[in-house]
Amino acid sequence: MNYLILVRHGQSRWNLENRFTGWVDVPLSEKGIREAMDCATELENMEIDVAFTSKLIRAQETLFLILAKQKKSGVFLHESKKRDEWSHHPSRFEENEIPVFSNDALNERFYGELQGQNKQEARGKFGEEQVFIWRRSYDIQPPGGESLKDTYERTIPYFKEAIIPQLENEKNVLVAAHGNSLRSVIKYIENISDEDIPKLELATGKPVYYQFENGKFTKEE
Ligand SMILES: O=C(O)[C@@H](CO)OP(=O)(O)O
Repeated sequence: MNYLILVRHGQSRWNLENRFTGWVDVPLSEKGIREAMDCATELENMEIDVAFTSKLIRAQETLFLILAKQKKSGVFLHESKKRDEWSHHPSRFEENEIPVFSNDALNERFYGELQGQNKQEARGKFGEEQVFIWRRSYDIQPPGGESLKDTYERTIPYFKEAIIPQLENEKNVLVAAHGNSLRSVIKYIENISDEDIPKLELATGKPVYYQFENGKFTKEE
């Protein structure tokens, strides 16, 4: 039996400022660094074999803080053959190294015109209900951005193609990503309905664990 661990990045500077972030590449805040380090302490004794992350620095910083606590280095394996040839020979891993795959399929949802706007100011401008619909409905897109369904439709094919095979190979897998890409993954794993998904919130830097056995996920509290 092996594990899938999902971690939303620690608080980012724009989480702190309560701004819609989406694909804007802001780093962790000081509190976010602490949250990632606390998460690293919680995961210290977990044997992680392979990690996945997005193309955004807040998720990558969180991942590398977790690995650092285990005295491990993550080695990026690049999807493009050319870059892979130039950057690394995957057959040569040292004992303290694990492979890391970074893919924009795991990025935060694209928040379109809302990116950079303060969430409270947006509520004042567009109304509480409209902002909630943009943030948490399943299939309604914010202006110029992705709905959760759009995010799901790019995240889940990657989850099935790249992450599940690692689990089937009995690897312990860590995914350090974002609120909405991980809500998509949890919706898929737990078969959460479109009606119930608005209620699912993920805290920053708090791991969610699943056991994986015979193709089935069991959540560990
Ligand atoms: O701003 C964002 O990119 C996300 C996550 O921080 O916000 P929300 O939780 O409102 O979807």
